[in-house]
Amino acid sequence: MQILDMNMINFRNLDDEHLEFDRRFNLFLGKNGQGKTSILEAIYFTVTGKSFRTSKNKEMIKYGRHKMGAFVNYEDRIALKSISVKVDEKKKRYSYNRKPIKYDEFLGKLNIISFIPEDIELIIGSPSVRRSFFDYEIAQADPEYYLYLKSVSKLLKFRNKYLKDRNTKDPMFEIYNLEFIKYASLVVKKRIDYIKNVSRLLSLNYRKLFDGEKELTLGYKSFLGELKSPTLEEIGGKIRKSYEEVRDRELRYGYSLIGPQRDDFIFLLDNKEAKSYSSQGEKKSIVFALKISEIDMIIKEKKETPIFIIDDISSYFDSIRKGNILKYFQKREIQLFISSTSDLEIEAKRFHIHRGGIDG
Ligand SMILES: Nc1ncnc2c1ncn2[C@@H]1O[C@H](COP(=O)(O)OP(=O)(O)OP(=O)(O)O)[C@@H](O)[C@H]1O
Repeated sequence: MQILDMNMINFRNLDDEHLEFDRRFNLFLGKNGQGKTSILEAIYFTVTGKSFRTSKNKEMIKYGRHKMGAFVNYEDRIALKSISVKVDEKKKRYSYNRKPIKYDEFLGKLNIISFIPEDIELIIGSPSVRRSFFDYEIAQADPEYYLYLKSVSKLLKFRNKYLKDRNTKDPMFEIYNLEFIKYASLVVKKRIDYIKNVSRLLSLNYRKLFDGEKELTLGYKSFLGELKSPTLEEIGGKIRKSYEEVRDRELRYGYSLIGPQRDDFIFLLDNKEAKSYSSQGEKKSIVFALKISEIDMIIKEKKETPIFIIDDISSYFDSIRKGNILKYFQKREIQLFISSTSDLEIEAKRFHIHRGGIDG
């Protein structure tokens, strides 16, 4: 997949622009605070409907304005297509080939992977950071997963309401419970399969790009404990059993104590938890290797090459790691959007950013 051009209006500090991109490398150059991250964010936002640095839409709207929007033309294996996202203070609107669509349909139309300095949170942050990341990544390759997640979160709310009201004798509670177990099992199964596949790639990519000596693995810390390769039925059985075990405690506390909303994921470098034992440089490299592995996961599932974004490569990686990363992309047919405070030794379309103005 390749983004051919983009129009944006009222996006952060950026001037309203029409930008035409290179099918391979696009480099955004500028001093700090000029708008490099904002342009990458605008691209990411148009493709995903989300920002990679805020969950508040309002923050992306230019100061003093009430609406913003961006539109891209892109090409996949099949045809030339377009998508857009518009935001006002209340609502987000999505379109595909100029027709309005819902988020469920918009998700995964175009695939993108971003790497930004804040991604280190995937290692050092709370489980919810990792859950959101993997949930999004699984869903962009497999939209069914997003529907399962939506059902789990809706049923969890119902379940919690009954527990809070101490109303678990109501027959509806059992009905919600059974539905919850069904969708929770589907989510757990998809997570197991996804993590198994991505872990294999992660280990290979880490060795290839950063350190041939060390073994990197990714594990899934399910709320159900150790899981090898269970069937859907076995997962359902385990969840039912776990609920029986916590039934009295759940009633006492008044909310759900177990479920996929409690899952976590763990990175191990040479069998030691990266969060506690790895160096800063290793943590950054682990995250980067993970993002690279996402590329192959998307190619496998969607038969399309995703777009890749790297923010602030110069201040984040030393020259050896930076060189390895650029070499990696030179060898692959991937459209790359990259920002840097200093020029890089790559053949690319260069955009110079100064106070929100883009010259390219
Ligand atoms: N909603 C907004 N409206 C207008 N300007 C904004 C908005 N949000 C942020 N800004 C400003 O946009 C400017 C550009 O920020 P951005 O993070 O894109 O810079 P950058 O070039 O990536 O800098 P750095 O290299 O320091 O990360 C900042 O000065 C910021 O204060």
